[in-house]
Amino acid sequence: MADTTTPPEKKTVIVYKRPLAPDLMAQLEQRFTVLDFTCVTDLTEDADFLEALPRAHGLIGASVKLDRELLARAERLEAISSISVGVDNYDIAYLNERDIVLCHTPDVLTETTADTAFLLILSAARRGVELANMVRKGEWTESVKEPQFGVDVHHKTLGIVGMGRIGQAIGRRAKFGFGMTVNYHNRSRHEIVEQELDATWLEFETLLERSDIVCVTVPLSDATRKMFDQKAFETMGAECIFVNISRGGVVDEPALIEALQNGTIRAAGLDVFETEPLPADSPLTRLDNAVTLPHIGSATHETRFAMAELAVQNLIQSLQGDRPQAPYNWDALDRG
Ligand SMILES: NC(=O)c1ccc[n+]([C@@H]2O[C@H](COP(=O)([O-])OP(=O)(O)OC[C@H]3O[C@@H](n4cnc5c(N)ncnc54)[C@H](O)[C@@H]3O)[C@@H](O)[C@H]2O)c1
Ligand SMILES: O=C(O)[C@H](O)CO
Repeated sequence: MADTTTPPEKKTVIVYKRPLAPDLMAQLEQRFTVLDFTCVTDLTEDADFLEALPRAHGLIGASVKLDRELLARAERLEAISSISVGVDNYDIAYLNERDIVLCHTPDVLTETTADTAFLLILSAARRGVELANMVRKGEWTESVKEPQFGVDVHHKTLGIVGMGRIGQAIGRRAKFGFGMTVNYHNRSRHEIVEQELDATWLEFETLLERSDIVCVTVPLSDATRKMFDQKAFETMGAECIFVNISRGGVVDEPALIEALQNGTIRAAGLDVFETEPLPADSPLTRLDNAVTLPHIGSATHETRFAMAELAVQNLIQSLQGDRPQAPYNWDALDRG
């Protein structure tokens, strides 16, 4: 007898902002109806995206603030798969209320992001960008003299704020690659890390006082928002280099600009900003002692592919009703 049962309707997935490699896209298309919004710049204002949201069971992408108001339109939403480890773009309390699983991409980007931290540390300390620009502009007319010298990184004291996955990877580079002394501030102490890196946990202010270089790797949250303010920069002092690989929101940006302009701190290496892309008229784009990167912490071919691959797996598993490989809020959900 012919099978007259209708096959179950395919779930709908929206891919936004981050284009996926063809084989990853194919994995989604085999299972779901896929709506591709990766070419839309201003997603939250896009009429087609807003119209598609109520049909979506899953969202996969990054770099867009998905707030409560926007998500309320997505009545059928079961899972969000963020192609990032940071989850500050999502209203997690609201996702928990609605039993929507949020997945992210920890671990696969840790080493690359730690490399980027060292790119910033070295560039800021050795004035790499400023002096390279001098060469490019044809201004290298005599040998570099003392006013243009940088400062050493090796054997200095590094203060890591947020000794998580990335903080630890930065600490290993510092300790074993550069012979640095590593101190850290974190919500909780990590005794194994303390042994491995011979690192000391310090109160936030003490850490700032004792550091030649401060590197921030905390997530953005209510507790960390603007934790680097005028007082923090004053505590770091005139020789200190400040490196931010976390989120722009952890810094009071006008206070940082003032600290760089006044010599309250020596220099900054920044991958992240309060507003991204960094507005062209920001003083940070013009200060010689600010090295500014366009949020490329994880932006290598290998790592961005690994992140996308994990995010696709996370989404497939979530929409199949399985526990995904890297859920962020699993314990807060009914199925957790
Ligand atoms: N620039 C980039 O491209 C890039 C790339 C990856 C990650 N990041 C950022 O780095 C963050 C960290 O990533 P991770 O994988 O290391 O996360 P993680 O969770 O492993 O580490 C974060 C650490 O910060 C600590 N912490 C949290 N709140 C704190 C507070 N108020 N005071 C002190 N310590 C606190 C946590 O205890 C944890 O040890 C991400 O959330 C993201 O925002 C940026
Ligand atoms: O949180 C993250 O993963 C980065 O900021 C984006 O790669």
